Amino acid sequence: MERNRDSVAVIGAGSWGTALAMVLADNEHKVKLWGHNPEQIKEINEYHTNKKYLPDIHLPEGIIGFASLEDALFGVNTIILAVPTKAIREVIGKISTIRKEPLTIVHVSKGVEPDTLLRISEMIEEEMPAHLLESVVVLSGPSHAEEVSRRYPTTVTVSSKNMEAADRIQDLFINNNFRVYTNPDIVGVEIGGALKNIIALAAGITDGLGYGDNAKAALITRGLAEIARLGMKMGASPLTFSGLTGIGDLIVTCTSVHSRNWRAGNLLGKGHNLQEVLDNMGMVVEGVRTTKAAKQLAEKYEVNMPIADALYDVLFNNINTKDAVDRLMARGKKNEMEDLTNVLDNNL
Ligand SMILES: NC(=O)C1=CN([C@@H]2O[C@H](COP(=O)(O)OP(=O)(O)OC[C@H]3O[C@@H](n4cnc5c(N)ncnc54)[C@H](O)[C@@H]3O)[C@@H](O)[C@H]2O)C=CC1
Ligand SMILES: O=C(CO)COP(=O)(O)O
Repeated sequence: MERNRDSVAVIGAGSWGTALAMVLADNEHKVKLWGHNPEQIKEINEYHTNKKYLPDIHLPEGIIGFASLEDALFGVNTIILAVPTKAIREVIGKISTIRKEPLTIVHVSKGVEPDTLLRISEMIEEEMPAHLLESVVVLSGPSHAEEVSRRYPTTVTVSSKNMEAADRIQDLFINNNFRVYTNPDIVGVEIGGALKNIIALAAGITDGLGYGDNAKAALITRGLAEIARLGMKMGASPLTFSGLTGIGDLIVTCTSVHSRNWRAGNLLGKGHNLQEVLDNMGMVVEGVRTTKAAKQLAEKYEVNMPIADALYDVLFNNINTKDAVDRLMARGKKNEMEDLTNVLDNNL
């Protein structure tokens, strides 16, 4: 494919930022990878590795590490923001003080902010002065960094309020290992990506309890039903939940040992406590924070979200994991589609 060679800064040198920097370098873009740990940046530049986050992976030499945010931002018009959701306001705040020209920000984080209940693109719009923000694009979908960095076939979706910007980001990333679709439904794309982490925590728990595949299939499908109910009330298209950022990401996160959310849930199901689990993970487990937001969203939009509710009690009210599953199974009788069709009918 003929393509322009762009200069792009990836902000955040954890697993996902590094894997995406590799895709961009494979596409022959000039890639600046910024991280806040100078030792790690030295490792990237001297040895072309990032062993803590992607062991056994050799990074393309076209990726240049930067410990200075100012230097990383110099001469680029597009950044890929790949930090945990809890760091987004701080990092955007720093970028705003450095930057003088407008930027396109592609965010790849999966979460909803507790209390404000903002999606990530909304947080960026709130935090970044409007004259410095050209467009915000989200890139999401079933994509573990461990597999992308091995160049295994992967599909993702990009979305934006400005679909011309999304088209440009599709061109920036797409290659024969990394296939990029577009979808104009930014609410659905962001909500699907954020809330699948909760269901992955729950799937890890049932696996940790030794409950088998029936329970996991139940969580994936009933989890999707509750995500879709909420998403539609927030303005998303129901179709998005049948796509890569809906069922696609649910499948990959609930069934893969690469998922940090699944792994954290698995340890909880085996009887470890939350703090112990998070201390041992060494990487971000977004679903914990998003569970708080989901509980608040369910109340705000008056949506029934029993799985998110049970998970909230496990994480924050010390309810035993087995009791939480028993509670879900003992709920009153229902028509499988009733809540979903009620939301659909009310949205028409
Ligand atoms: N790892 C994956 O396969 C995927 C991750 N994501 C999303 O990408 C986002 C980032 O996740 P990962 O890269 O996997 O996390 P990670 O835990 O592997 O790396 C996070 C990086 O952010 C840095 N960081 C933390 N706080 C910071 C701060 N205040 N300022 C600057 N840097 C800071 C850490 O030092 C680390 O380098 C998350 O929202 C996650 O849901 C999305 C798709 C795939
Ligand atoms: O979002 C992901 C895959 O699409 C990564 O999931 P985890 O954050 O659970 O590892």
